[in-house]
Amino acid sequence: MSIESTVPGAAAPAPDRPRTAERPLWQRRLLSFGPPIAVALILFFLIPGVASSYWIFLITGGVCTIPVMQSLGVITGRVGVIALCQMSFAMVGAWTVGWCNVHGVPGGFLAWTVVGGLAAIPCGLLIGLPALRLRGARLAIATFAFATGMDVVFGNIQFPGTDQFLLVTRPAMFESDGAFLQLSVLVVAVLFVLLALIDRTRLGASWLELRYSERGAAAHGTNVAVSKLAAFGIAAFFSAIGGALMAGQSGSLTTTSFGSQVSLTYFAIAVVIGTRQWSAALMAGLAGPLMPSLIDKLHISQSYVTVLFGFLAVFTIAAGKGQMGQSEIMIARKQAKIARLESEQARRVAVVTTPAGAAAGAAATAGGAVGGSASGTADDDADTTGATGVTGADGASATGTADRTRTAGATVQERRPAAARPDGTEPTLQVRDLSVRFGAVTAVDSVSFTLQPGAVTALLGPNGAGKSTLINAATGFASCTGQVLLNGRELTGSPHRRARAGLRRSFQQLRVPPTLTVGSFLTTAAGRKLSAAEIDDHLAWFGCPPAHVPIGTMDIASRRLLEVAGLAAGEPGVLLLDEPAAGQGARERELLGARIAEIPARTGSTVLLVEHDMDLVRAVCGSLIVMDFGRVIASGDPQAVLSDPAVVTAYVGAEAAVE
Ligand SMILES: Nc1ncnc2c1ncn2[C@@H]1O[C@H](COP(=O)(O)OP(=O)(O)OP(=O)(O)O)[C@@H](O)[C@H]1O
Repeated sequence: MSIESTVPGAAAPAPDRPRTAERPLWQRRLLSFGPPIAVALILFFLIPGVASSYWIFLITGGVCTIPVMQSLGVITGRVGVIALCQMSFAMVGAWTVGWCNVHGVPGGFLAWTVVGGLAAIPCGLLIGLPALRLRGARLAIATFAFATGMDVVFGNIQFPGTDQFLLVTRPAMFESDGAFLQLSVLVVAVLFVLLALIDRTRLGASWLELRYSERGAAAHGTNVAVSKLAAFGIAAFFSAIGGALMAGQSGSLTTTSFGSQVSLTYFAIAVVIGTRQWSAALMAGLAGPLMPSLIDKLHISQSYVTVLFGFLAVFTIAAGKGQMGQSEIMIARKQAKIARLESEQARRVAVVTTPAGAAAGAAATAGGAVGGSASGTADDDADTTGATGVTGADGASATGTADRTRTAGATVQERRPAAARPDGTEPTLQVRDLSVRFGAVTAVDSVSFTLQPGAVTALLGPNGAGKSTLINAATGFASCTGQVLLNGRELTGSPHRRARAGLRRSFQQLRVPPTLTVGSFLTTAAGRKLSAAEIDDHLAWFGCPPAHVPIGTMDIASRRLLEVAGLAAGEPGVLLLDEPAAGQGARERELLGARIAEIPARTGSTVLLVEHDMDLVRAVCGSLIVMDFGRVIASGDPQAVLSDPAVVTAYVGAEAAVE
């Protein structure tokens, strides 16, 4: 008896990938650079020439606030972290400029502004440290506590020069209010360019990935701690530049302009208007000082602005829109929903015909009941840190029957034709005596195997067999005992280190941030510099849309392809793919299977594929490893393994357990 599946349309032609209408490059450039340049020109030439001194003063205040909004655009808009202390950094910048002014530090106002920005970076890193451990409301409280602490500290330090009635000296060419507005516009324009350049780097892309999935980013080799700290440092720099400009505008300041309540109001404005896009940062910046003045003109108390934006921010967050629309909680909810839909669809796809095959299908369905979760409780967002201390609700089912036949130390023999890597080596992964425990549950029980170098091997097993947990443990996402060796060298430490060493993985749940473009995701996931030609080549190979297309416009099936394309583009030594075709239709599965089969030959990577679809497995994999109840029960040639009584029993047993 062997396990067979009847996925319809296996021989159907590959589907056409959806592509968005393409504009010529010059049109795209004009559309993205034209409007900000036009606004900058209006602010630079028109306003100083035609506006009254009152309006020039108000608009300059708005322009000086833009860097604070850009700072929120970095920390909240990009990384997705709530930060309620951005005006404290602005205060550091303003006070530094005041101090430099009083002490006659050489270089003048612009040099002092840069010094102010740099001085705020350590403060940003300081508040960033707790952010590595805290999330959501706790982090918000920590940042607000920092802001109120800074209120107290700076409340006791008068603005430098106040005693001597010494105002901050503006540069000679920009002494008048109109000219200072022009200087502020220039500085802010430079900051916009700087931010656009950062956005194009791996760091910028990693921020968007962090916001969507920290685990996904780590699996691509991003050092989550460094990336987050960099965001806090750079955000503090931007805010402080804003504060420095405010010092130049007013000449002398008080702490009330930078208090924690102002931080709170600006955060609310940022949530409502947004700050990640240049236009939103501009509008939010101008709204900060302009709205209170306009409301004042209507003889309404200015404090109502805070109340108004506070209410709007709450509604915006509740509606899942605006700056926090993709906050951690929202994303977690969306991911859970996608996972549910995908696992339901996967079960529908895994229809089987033969008695044993039917058992396999039933087992796949039953896994949810037996294992407690259809898509695996060791799922990607489950907190697997300190995994050994966690007790699964379903522990009894896993441990009670874990005495099945065990094939430890199995070495998969079958080879598929594959290309050697450029250096002539064929990378391999050795797992030795690996165990993972969740309290009383032994999810992975002394598993040992060696992957066939330069080939695609399937990792099979009913739901709850321990496949995802094994991958989590090997890639550093779950605590384990035993050894994992890549090319003979033991891998230890955090996920990003293992990823950089050449062990890459995908997750059952899709981890492709919709806010990135196709090209920036490919580069981020690859974890190495790719030339434009390489990017195009990889995208064409997987039938993905062109590099400039935003991922948010693509369907889920295309995103799945892109995810694997990105990992393959990294040419890792070993690639672990955890159900990459989950939730896809037959034609998409066939296309993905064909591409996965080509990976070893094109990139020299060794691939381990977790998959329930037997047609896909047969088409793609030269050898199999089958797990059940945390143990390897069979491995080797597909035909022999699928006919193995232990394998058949594993699936039939699962069916019996359901009945
Ligand atoms: N964080 C956790 N806490 C407690 N038990 C867990 C945890 N993660 C996984 N388990 C348990 O470990 C066992 C193995 O789960 P795992 O998700 O690795 O199986 P799987 O073979 O990947 O299943 P699927 O095919 O559904 O993805 C199951 O019994 C599961 O309930």
